[in-house]
Amino acid sequence: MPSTLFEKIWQAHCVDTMPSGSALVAIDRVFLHERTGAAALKSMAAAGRPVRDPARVFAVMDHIVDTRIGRGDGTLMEGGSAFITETRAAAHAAGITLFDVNDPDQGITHVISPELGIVLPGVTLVAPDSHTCTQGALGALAWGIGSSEAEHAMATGVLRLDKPRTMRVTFTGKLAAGVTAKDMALALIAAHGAGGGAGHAVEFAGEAVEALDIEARMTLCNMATEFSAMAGFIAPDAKTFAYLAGRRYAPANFDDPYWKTLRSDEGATFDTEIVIDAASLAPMVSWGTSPQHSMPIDGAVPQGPERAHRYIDLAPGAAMLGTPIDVAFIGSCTNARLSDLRRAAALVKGHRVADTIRKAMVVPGSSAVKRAAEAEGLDTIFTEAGFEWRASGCSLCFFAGGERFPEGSRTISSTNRNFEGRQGPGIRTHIASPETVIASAVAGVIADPRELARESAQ
Ligand SMILES: CC(C)[C@H](C(=O)O)[C@@H](O)C(=O)O
Ligand code: SF4
Repeated sequence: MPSTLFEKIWQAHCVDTMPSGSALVAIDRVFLHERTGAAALKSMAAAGRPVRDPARVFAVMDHIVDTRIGRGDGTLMEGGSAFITETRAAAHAAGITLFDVNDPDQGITHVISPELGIVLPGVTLVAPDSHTCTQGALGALAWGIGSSEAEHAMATGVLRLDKPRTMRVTFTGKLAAGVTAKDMALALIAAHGAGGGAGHAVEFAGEAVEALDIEARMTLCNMATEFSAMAGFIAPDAKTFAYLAGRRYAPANFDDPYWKTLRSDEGATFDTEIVIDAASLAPMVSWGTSPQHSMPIDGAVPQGPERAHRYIDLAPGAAMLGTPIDVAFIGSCTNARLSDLRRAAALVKGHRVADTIRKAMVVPGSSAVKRAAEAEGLDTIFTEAGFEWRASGCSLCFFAGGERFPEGSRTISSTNRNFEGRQGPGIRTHIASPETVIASAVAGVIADPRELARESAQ
């Protein structure tokens, strides 16, 4: 019987099925970060439970680290240093691999795991972090868990899990110029709701998905959790194998026929199917306080919940274009990889951030991305345009990064969440692609990246 990619990975990892229907699933890799990792490691140590196989467990400092260049263990967030020092001590005691604050391999969990070849096609990988689904872009089953589940996985090598339903989201056709993987994700969530993927393992497929490079596939899978999916993933193909070749933890070659079996068979059926015409998509921007409050950038704000309109201070029917912004941020596990920075730099070259912008910053997704960007001179392009160039970390993606702006400030942000207070008390967040962040930073108001690209081309 034809089976889906999900079913193949599940079957290969299912150790036992319990009478309740729950399964015990073998876990190949666990990734921790300082915000939630220390708690799991400390609790295991207190209970006298060792990490079963330390070679499969990795930790990194990303959430709270200071992203100003020349950092140490100090943090912009008050009291943040303890997360760093405790994670360090616990990681050393447990014998796991730690990428510390100033390690050359440091970076945001979901950026460095693919970069180092830790996540691989067909593996199961968990982390106490909801955006672990990003890593499904390599053809893995990767999902976010709670801290106590992380302890369970580290102590036993398995997790108990209810089998999710399967969904395929097919993007047909080709994206128009200026429309990106971020826009695909926001369009899906706007159309089907922030709860649309609940209870499902979601495979992204179709011509427009196959056309994405691996980093853009990560952007799409990153947002699966904003769709409430357990996981999002894409069948590995020649691009995936080429991306992973030569990475430190990856196997020497992907010629083994096994790798080629990691795709949904012709005729495999899914519990739910969604089809979206990629060619019809425009650059998207969020107008409200949930990723489902997203709209084509050149449209009018739709009618939504009263509270969202009040928080964001935009009335139904208002034009999104031209809305003044205070802060522009390019960063996060969604959109701060080298390809994101290259596209952003190409667009900003020869322009300057508007005088009315209080702060504009670019925070590379990893220290390796930072070095590679600097080798190409992207940092100079950004700083000449008026952006601050930072060290890697989560930074302004969420408030614990410690950046502070006055209440009511409006940000245009290449991140994935626009909840009330996500970037600080009273901050109004608009999520969009890096291209849209650049166009808006240059204009000082929310602006269409296609216009800036046209102007630059003239
Ligand atoms: C702090 C962490 C647990 C959290 C998550 O789970 O995703 C953070 O990364 C986020 O993006 O909100
Ligand atoms: S960059 Fe943002 S979304 Fe990603 S792990 Fe860090 S806080 Fe979470």
